Amino acid sequence: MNTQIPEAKLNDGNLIPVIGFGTYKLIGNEGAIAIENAINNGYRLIDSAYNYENEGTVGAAIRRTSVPREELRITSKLPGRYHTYQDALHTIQESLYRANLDYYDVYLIHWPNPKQDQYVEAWQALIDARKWGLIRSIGVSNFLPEHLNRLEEETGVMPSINQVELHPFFNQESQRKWHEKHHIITESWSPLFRTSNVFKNETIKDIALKHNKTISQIVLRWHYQLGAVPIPKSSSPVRQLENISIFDFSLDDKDMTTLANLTRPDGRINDQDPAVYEEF
Ligand SMILES: NC(=O)C1=CN([C@@H]2O[C@H](COP(=O)(O)OP(=O)(O)OC[C@H]3O[C@@H](n4cnc5c(N)ncnc54)[C@H](OP(=O)(O)O)[C@@H]3O)[C@@H](O)[C@H]2O)C=CC1
Ligand SMILES: O=C(O)C(=O)[C@@H](O)[C@H](O)C(=O)CO
Repeated sequence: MNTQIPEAKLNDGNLIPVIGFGTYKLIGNEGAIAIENAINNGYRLIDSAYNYENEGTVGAAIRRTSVPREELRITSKLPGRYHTYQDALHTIQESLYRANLDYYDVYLIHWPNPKQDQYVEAWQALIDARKWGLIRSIGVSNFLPEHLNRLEEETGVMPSINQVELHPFFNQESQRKWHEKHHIITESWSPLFRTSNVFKNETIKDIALKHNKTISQIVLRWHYQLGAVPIPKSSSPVRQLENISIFDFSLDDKDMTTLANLTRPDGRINDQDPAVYEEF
């Protein structure tokens, strides 16, 4: 099995693997074991968030593996309740203390919360934290083009990454095109649709049979060929390995179109539209 993971270059020159590991709901000792297994299975990009209450768990997993810190790309995210400049700086420091890290490779603003309207202030804090060495690359999550444009207009700095909901039932075609034009890497959250629906889909099953791959491998390869960086979560070492074993086959144009055509306007998992949804 070939699990060598290629890398993508961010607009700040830093590199990240083209597939990462999601950690939502992975907490405590069980979570640390799952994350340690993921690292030992070859994952190097690890996603977490202040709001997942698992930055400490991620830190424990890092300390348990023998993989050197500099080979890892650790991400966390700033919650909506800490968008003022001073709160954001304190939260970044708290995230570091919780994980027992000197720096995050990637730090994202978790949601724009447009009604609250403090995300530009939060962005300025991320820019300064990067200057001071607390963060290597800065980005956002769930930002729409209007929010991204405002960041650039008001600070002169465009994010390196935007992590958005992306799976075959919500393929984010226009948002991805916009990112490409502005040199932003798209990361896909809930790349496997989180629930079991994706694993029951007959169209994806047919493509999996054709390539002699699993449904999960077909969906994750689809993300890779779109140019997006998926961050699948799995508590199982077997499924973790299955999910990164996607670099020894290709989907053809027809497969890509068939998968993209599964998208529907109401395809979001929890109807979290960043234009109106606010998370604190
Ligand atoms: N920025 C944001 O707003 C958001 C970010 N995220 C991030 O994205 C990550 C991934 O999304 P998430 O919502 O966890 O959902 P995923 O789409 O990664 O799906 C995870 C589910 O799929 C199962 N699964 C994983 N691999 C396989 C497989 N090969 N075969 C069968 N089942 C499988 C897992 O079960 P099991 O564990 O038993 O294998 C789990 O139930 C999160 O963990 C988080 O880090 C998520 C939501 C929002
Ligand atoms: O998991 C995350 O990163 C979130 O932002 C949550 O909103 C998640 O999408 C969720 O559905 C919580 O119920």
